[in-house]
Amino acid sequence: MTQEQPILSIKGLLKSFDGKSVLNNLTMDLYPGMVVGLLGLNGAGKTTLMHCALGILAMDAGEAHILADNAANLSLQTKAQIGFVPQQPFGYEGFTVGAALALHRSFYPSWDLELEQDWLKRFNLTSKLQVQRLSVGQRQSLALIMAMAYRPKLLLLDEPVASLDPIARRKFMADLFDLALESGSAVLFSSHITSDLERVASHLALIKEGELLLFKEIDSLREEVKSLSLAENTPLPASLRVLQRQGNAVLVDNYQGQVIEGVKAVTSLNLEQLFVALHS
Ligand SMILES: Nc1ncnc2c1ncn2[C@@H]1O[C@H](COP(=O)(O)OP(=O)(O)OP(=O)(O)O)[C@@H](O)[C@H]1O
Repeated sequence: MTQEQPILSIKGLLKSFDGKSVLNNLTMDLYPGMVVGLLGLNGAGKTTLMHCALGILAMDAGEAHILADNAANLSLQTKAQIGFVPQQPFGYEGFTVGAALALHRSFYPSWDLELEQDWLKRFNLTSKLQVQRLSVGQRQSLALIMAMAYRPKLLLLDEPVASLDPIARRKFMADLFDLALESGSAVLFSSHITSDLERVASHLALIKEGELLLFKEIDSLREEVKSLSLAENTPLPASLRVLQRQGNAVLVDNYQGQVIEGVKAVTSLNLEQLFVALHS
């Protein structure tokens, strides 16, 4: 999957607000076909990360590149390759859905009309609906169509499905993955719905206390991140990375199935359990 040129490359990102560090030396590369689920507590810095990556927010240190451009100075050409759905989609009051899409479409030569129509049907949206009368979930659906129908190379979605009903959410998440693979795009989406993330993401990025604690393929995560129950004073092999320790319960990464003396139990965790364990 990995090709030589990342679509999004973030290096050493530092960002503070009012002297309080939010992101601390964060480095991450997204390659074509990667669908990265971004997880973190409320206020962990997920939105901040996306805004810095897009050049909407200035970084205190570090840099981000999208395709060949520095995020601080994106060319129009590169901007046309980016889709972004913010947490609170906005705009197009006074328009019908059809008119809003027509205007939006006019900016993007690569707009895929068939994809647009297909997604309108999937989300039960019709052209004649007034944008200001749409429900929150319907607005979110419209914002997603607007961000995706031109098949951008980089798609950043800040809690894109929080207001969608479970049926729309499932359809959207499944399509998101297919679209990324088909179009060779990279996707970074934040969500608190760990089951969605587990189902469709190729990678997990987990931010804790300003650091990218985990950035890992979902399949490797299932195999290599385990909770170990230890006997007193059990030393762990140096190859294991300790993520969290609570008495004799240790959460580790890089577990390779080895038998370790003094380890009484090895437990697998789903993503929600892992998230809770990491923050307890
Ligand atoms: N413009 C700003 N000025 C001051 N503080 C800010 C600003 N933007 C964000 N913050 C702070 O930075 C921290 C990270 O916020 P951010 O919105 O990135 O978190 P998040 O992970 O997206 O949270 P959530 O899951 O609740 O959406 C929070 O403590 C927030 O209060």
